[in-house]
Amino acid sequence: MSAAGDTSPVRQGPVAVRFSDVDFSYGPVPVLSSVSFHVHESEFVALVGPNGAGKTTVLKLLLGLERPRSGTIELFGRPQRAGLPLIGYVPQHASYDPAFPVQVREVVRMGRIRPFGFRRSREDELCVQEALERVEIADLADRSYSALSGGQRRRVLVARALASRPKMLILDEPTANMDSESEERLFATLGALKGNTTVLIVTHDSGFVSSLTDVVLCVGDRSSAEKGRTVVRHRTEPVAGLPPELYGGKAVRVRHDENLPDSWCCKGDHS
Ligand SMILES: Nc1ncnc2c1ncn2[C@@H]1O[C@H](COP(=O)(O)OP(=O)(O)OP(=O)(O)O)[C@@H](O)[C@H]1O
Repeated sequence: MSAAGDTSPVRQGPVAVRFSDVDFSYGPVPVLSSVSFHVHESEFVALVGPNGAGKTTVLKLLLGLERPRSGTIELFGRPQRAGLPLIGYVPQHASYDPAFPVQVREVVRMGRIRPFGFRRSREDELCVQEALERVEIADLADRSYSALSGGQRRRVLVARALASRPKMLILDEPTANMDSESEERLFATLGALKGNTTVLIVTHDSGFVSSLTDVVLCVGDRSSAEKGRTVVRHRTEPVAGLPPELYGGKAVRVRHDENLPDSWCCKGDHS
């Protein structure tokens, strides 16, 4: 991933996501202005920034849930809509009706549903089983989804996203409210995808950012001078003032000369 004009030597594969000069506002409230970045196929990218900076908004735009006021978004070299079937999405929250009994396997099967003429095939069942095993929840397959803990449900949603065998997995704060053991298991699952599947993850977890990511994309604090612009960093050069825990002590490069505040990627700062 890099911003337009970036000179970083970090380069891999074709481009999976390209934002070009994207502006977005909710009504009169501007959230993103002139956001340009791209993510290469197979990269593992963390999207960080303070609360309210616009991280979830970037994901909503990417998933076509919101439309940019101006600018363009491409997925895998195609217009956004055409690229959407290649993406698996793990939302921050998933609403469900506890009165409606649905088994874990059924939830994961939803990842195989296609817009028109869905008929369950043998391949669908193989993909569902593969996803359950990948996330290590095969033993929960026949349990009621509503009877699971929050951390277990989050893992089911990861399996649902993987069931479509996506080229790209997008996760919005997947470890929020997880205990450390569930967190570690999820990290192991995501680590196993690294290099094969493009991953874009919104996270406030600095340990996660430093352990797995190739690239960090920072969305600026709207109250700061950066105001909604992205700052793209690659692990190529040291930057004075950047907290080492943010990038695992490895060198990074910041495009716009900002020193990022420590709070941008701290686990405890997400209220
Ligand atoms: N549906 C909406 N209508 C109006 N304003 C919204 C809406 N959704 C988000 N916002 C505002 O847009 C800004 C960006 O929100 P967004 O959820 O993208 O931030 P975020 O970086 O994901 O925050 P967090 O880390 O708290 O999840 C915030 O100021 C938020 O209040």
